[in-house]
Amino acid sequence: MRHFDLVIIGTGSGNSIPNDAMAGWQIAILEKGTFGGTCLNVGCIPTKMFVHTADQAAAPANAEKLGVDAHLDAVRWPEIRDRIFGRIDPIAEGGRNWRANENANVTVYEGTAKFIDAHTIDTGTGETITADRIVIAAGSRPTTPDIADLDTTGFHTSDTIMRLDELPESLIIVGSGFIASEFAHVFSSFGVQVTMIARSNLLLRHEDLEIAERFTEVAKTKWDVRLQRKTTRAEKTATGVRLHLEGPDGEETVEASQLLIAVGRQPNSDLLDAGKAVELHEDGRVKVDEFQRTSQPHILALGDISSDYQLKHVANHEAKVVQHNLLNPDEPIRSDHRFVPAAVFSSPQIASVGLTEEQAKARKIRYVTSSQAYASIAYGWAMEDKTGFAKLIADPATGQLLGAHIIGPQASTVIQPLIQAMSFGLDAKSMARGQYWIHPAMPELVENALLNLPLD
Ligand SMILES: Cc1cc2nc3c(=O)[nH]c(=O)nc-3n(C[C@H](O)[C@H](O)[C@H](O)COP(=O)(O)OP(=O)(O)OC[C@H]3O[C@@H](n4cnc5c(N)ncnc54)[C@H](O)[C@@H]3O)c2cc1C
Ligand SMILES: NC(=O)c1ccc[n+]([C@@H]2O[C@H](COP(=O)([O-])OP(=O)(O)OC[C@H]3O[C@@H](n4cnc5c(N)ncnc54)[C@H](O)[C@@H]3O)[C@@H](O)[C@H]2O)c1
Repeated sequence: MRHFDLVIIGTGSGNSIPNDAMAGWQIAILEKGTFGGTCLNVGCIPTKMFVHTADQAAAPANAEKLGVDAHLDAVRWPEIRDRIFGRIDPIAEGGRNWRANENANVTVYEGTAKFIDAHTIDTGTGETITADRIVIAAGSRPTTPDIADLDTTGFHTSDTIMRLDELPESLIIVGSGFIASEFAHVFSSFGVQVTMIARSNLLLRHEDLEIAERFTEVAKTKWDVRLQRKTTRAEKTATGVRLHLEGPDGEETVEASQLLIAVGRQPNSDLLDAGKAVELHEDGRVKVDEFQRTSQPHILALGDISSDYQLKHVANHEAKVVQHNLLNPDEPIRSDHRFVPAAVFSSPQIASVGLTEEQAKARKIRYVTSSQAYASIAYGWAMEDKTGFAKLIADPATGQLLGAHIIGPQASTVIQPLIQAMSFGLDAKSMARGQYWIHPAMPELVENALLNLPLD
């Protein structure tokens, strides 16, 4: 049985761990799917390439209010799809070949790995290996909801919807979170009739309430949004799929050519029999401490399989911590999860960091808030934006920001100085007054929101 100094399970953020300082280690990398993991192949990168394309396709419709009559002539789906994957697929293949053929100290096993015990792993390739140290970086996968006959419909998840042969006429999306909101924007901008099915009375209900309410309001003007619906049954039809729903007005059905299920992602710990080696949370995530150590000191974990956050920048941060702690076991560093930002690349965009107002209330924290509409800053006038705003939450005693939430154009970029201020402890007043703000640029939204905070 071959023995390794280090085994890494999963080639998403886990693949960034081996570096020159580990050149003397024998390392095994285990991957059951495509090299590069979720973000590269079926996550952040292709979705944002689709979102950018969708933003272009949606531009003519938004130009009318500016006095520009433009028209979207056509969307060449196969070309859009093939541009995106024509770029991504070779990167995945190149990454695989580099590790498999050009890293002298790395052995790649392509199979579904399973723990036999805390030091022994069945690689799923017919070979069982042992290791001194192990990194679990096996990610998560789409959850399938309990809907009768769903499996007869040929439904899609985010893993498959981006590679459709042709653009559907209509699409039902079950779910109301990140993935549902981003794909609703993508497909509706390409001319597809989108129906969104949500269980609760709001889309993106984990956002600050005012942000989720505004997003839901705008979404209803673009998509057929069905709130407070339970999907009881699914069936395949001659032209696509039909869902049976129960809602506030009783039973109803919806039909479309394609169905996308986007109701969350579950950790891959079950595929790995991770419970045979380490302790798990009830939801299946691997338990880790602030040093990314599992219940077994020689096993570390990172990313979606163990994190409170299913975000690539978090998985990457945790991978850096794991890399350091493998190389410096006597001087380990902690992961920093104080101010984890996130953005929803829909239309409008949303970005957030820190506490929502509801969380501040629930924690009985003293806070003040301010709000600033894009419509009241010069660049907002230029864009004729009527729905976007920034909301800040701050500690009235210290002026430190507790949370920042933006809905509107370029929210994911506009929020960055607020993330920086929170991370480095810059108070709101100093931030607003201690620097120039380029006029008349979009960050004036942030400047004015800061100045609006009722602080002494
Ligand atoms: C549609 C979509 C869009 C997203 N957009 C964003 C975004 O814009 N920004 C953002 O921050 N995050 C985004 N995310 C989330 C982000 O992709 C994940 O948080 C991140 O990729 C997690 O990285 P990871 O390394 O933990 O896992 P992964 O990248 O999933 O890597 C895990 C790897 O382990 C492999 N594996 C699993 N089990 C086994 C096994 N038993 N044996 C061997 N190999 C195994 C898998 O095949 C996979 O390749 C998005 C996710 C999705 C689905
Ligand atoms: N831009 C980004 O950073 C980005 C983009 C996509 C995905 N992601 C990550 O991937 C994760 C998974 O995305 P997601 O959209 O699948 O999950 P999500 O957690 O964002 O949203 C899932 C939604 O589905 C709802 N839901 C659950 N069961 C349901 C059911 N049976 N019927 C109807 N609705 C149901 C939930 O209430 C929730 O609102 C996200 O949490 C996020 O961390 C990030």
